[in-house]
Amino acid sequence: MKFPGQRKSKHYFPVKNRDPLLAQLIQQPKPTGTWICGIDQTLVDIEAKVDDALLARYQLPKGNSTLLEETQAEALYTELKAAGVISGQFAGGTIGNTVHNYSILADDRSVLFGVMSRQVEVGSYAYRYLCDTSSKVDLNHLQPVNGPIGRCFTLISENGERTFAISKGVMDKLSAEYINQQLVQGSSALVISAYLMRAAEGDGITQAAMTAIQYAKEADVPVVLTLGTRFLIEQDPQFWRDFIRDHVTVLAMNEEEGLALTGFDDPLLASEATLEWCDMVLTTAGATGLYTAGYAEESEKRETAHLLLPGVIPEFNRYEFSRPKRRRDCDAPIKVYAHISPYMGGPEQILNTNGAGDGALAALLHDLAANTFHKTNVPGSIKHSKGGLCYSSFSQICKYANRVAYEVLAQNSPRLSRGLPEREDSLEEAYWER
Ligand SMILES: Nc1ncnc2c1ncn2[C@@H]1O[C@H](COP(=O)(O)OP(=O)(O)OP(=O)(O)O)[C@@H](O)[C@H]1O
Ligand SMILES: Nc1nc2c(ncn2[C@@H]2O[C@H](CO)[C@@H](O)[C@H]2O)c(=O)[nH]1
Repeated sequence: MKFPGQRKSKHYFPVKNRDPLLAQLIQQPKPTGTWICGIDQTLVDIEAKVDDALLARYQLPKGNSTLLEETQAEALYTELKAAGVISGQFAGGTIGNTVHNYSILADDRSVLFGVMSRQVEVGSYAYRYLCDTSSKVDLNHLQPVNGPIGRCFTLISENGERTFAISKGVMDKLSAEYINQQLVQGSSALVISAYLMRAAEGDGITQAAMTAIQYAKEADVPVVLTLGTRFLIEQDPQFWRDFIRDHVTVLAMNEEEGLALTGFDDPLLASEATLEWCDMVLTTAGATGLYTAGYAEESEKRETAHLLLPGVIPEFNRYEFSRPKRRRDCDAPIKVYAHISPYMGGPEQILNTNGAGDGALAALLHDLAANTFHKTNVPGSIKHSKGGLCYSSFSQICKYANRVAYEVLAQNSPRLSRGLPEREDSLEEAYWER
């Protein structure tokens, strides 16, 4: 504990720094702000340990995210409450988690579009949501609605696998007028999830997402899509392939979603297949770690200093030190892949993996935004003379995403409560010194 009186007097008088009079002589350019935008269904996660019999009774396929009727949702809540198995209630939603984690990592602004109950009572789910969201997430553009936000029963099985059951409340009532065109068009990325496309007839969130995508495309802002759950993709893989080809710059998925989308269960082959439709992909593969894949310019490719890895594409990581670029910006595009095994082998104990993928995506978004920040503030840098989607190489993005996923797993909640340490012995010093 530090006491105010114990500070040395010199701490109160560093008045020569940024002297208001001297500042007029030395005009420093003010760094321009950077932000990302996300759209989500406003949801609170209600986490509970359950057995398979409960999942069967409520007809909840393991691993899926199923929409519940209101009566079923109430029955489930009452049952979980009576059994005393609710272990926590946190703000959730796959994009809500991602933009929150981005803001924590970047210590910078993100903008969330979604709905919020017009009247928020202390202790309500809406209140919980607002309390658990980083103050760097700009919530000023949420649409006020009459009714409760959504609840996401996050049911954890014995083996740690999570199954979601959604009581949607008014979470899908977002209307397109609440998407701020200027904010989307000035952002470093627009991040959306596949869940936004499954709203019922008459609910506006799908149209709101399509409007935001349109704004982003007009301004050449990268559109980042995360697939959510394999069940959604399995229903109509061709719809999703077309959707990605028409709208998406960067795709995030896990290996099961990759299989549903491409037909390949090998994450490397699934990643390669998606590059026919988008510019970059982040494929997480649970205990096997994660992959990044995308394009680089043939003449700018950089060979790895790491061991060349075996796989269905032999020595696939050869050029992982290259920086990702959009395919259309390459004269001679080559496909580049990188992989990393779980940071430190993963935490000693994983209670559940909820949100690890969202964490990894937040790290990738941070790198995307760092690129726009650097390009805007240091336009003369040779880094930007030939364009580029991200600030770092495929390999560095893998490391960063992996480290963030570890942090989410270690703290047992989908939202980071603090940023990463500035330095850590287990990472190369060079990375932090750059
Ligand atoms: N069992 C594990 N051991 C070690 N690391 C793991 C384990 N499970 C996940 N991870 C780490 O977390 C990352 C993301 O995990 P996973 O592939 O399960 O994401 P996901 O299915 O998209 O998760 P979610 O949808 O809940 O956000 C992995 O790439 C890996 O780095
Ligand atoms: N937006 C949205 N998020 C979901 C849905 N189902 C599960 N999730 C979220 O997915 C997160 C983990 O990736 C959890 O925190 C859940 O809140 C859904 O239907 N829509």
